[in-house]
Amino acid sequence: MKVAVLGAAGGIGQALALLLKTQLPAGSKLSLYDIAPVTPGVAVDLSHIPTAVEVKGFAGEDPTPALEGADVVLISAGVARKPGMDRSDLFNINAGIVRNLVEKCAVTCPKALIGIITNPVNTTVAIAAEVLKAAGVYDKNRLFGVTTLDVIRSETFVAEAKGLDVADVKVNVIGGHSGVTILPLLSQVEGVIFSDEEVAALTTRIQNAGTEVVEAKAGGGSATLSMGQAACRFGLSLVRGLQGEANVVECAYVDGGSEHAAFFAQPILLGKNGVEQVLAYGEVSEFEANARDAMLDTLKADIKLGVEFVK
Ligand SMILES: NC(=O)c1ccc[n+]([C@@H]2O[C@H](COP(=O)([O-])OP(=O)(O)OC[C@H]3O[C@@H](n4cnc5c(N)ncnc54)[C@H](O)[C@@H]3O)[C@@H](O)[C@H]2O)c1
Ligand SMILES: O=C(O)C[C@H](O)C(=O)O
Repeated sequence: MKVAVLGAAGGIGQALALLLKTQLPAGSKLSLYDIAPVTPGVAVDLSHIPTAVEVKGFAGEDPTPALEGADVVLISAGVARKPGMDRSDLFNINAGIVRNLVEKCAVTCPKALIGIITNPVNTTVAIAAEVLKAAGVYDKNRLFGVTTLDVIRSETFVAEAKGLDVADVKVNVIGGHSGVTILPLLSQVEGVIFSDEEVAALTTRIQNAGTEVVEAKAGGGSATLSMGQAACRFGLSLVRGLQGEANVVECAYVDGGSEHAAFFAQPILLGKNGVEQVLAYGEVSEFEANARDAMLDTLKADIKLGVEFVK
């Protein structure tokens, strides 16, 4: 199994690469690419960790050598937010970066599963889909917006609020990955009862958690370590699905035939071809149904921006 990380010298990329080096199955290959000249050095550094995962690093303008034979490509290349910015403010720079990288994936590893981390995810995934369609290699089951950070935040905050072991807390997060489009389904958390006030406060905290980190880092970037962990969890789940493991389920932002929008985050069953099945997200409370319906104009506008960028 070969996993490529594009943007591998960045805050997320280095954390993710470290976690993958230590957690990918024995015999895997880890391929690191970034425009930053330090990238081969990041790979040399990681290669001294005693695991049976081979690491190679590539820098420069062309990601092709890193993509050859890749089964999974995780893309975190691009710029991150500073205080006062919205994720959509990253569009002008990141849209072109994602387009160019996915164009290379379309040529070099058209069957790879591609996970997009680069913001604004609601839009960059739509860009990636249009690029793959234009190249004639689009398979909706192989493209994912990585929303796992919203899931791990929700699980952490719920466990903290209710004094639970976080290993026992599971939360589905639906919609997209920005502001009101992030909707944790707190009504479904087993064995927990929330007051209306708790639901409102926790939902707002989860929706603003990215901003919480951006402000705490005070101009030094956005979430990198928690995102590295989230992307590692998602990447390993993609690998487990590809290897034929049963019952691998994650929430992700996919083109899954949702009645709500062309791309929608919800639980998916992963398998040997990527998305095996898009799962129903189940019953929601009145609060959640209203929040879901209220997000749709924003989500659809984010998606339209991505489609129009490529067309
Ligand atoms: N999906 C999520 O939940 C989530 C969470 C956190 C951050 N993000 C996003 O991830 C992205 C990266 O964040 P970060 O903190 O790692 O940023 P960073 O600035 O630390 O790293 C970005 C890396 O991308 C590289 N890069 C830039 N252009 C490139 C190109 N054309 N090809 C290859 N590499 C290129 C840079 O050299 C840099 O090393 C941002 O857009 C951020 O908003 C998403
Ligand atoms: O908030 C950001 O800009 C980064 C990321 O999307 C996050 O949720 O932490």
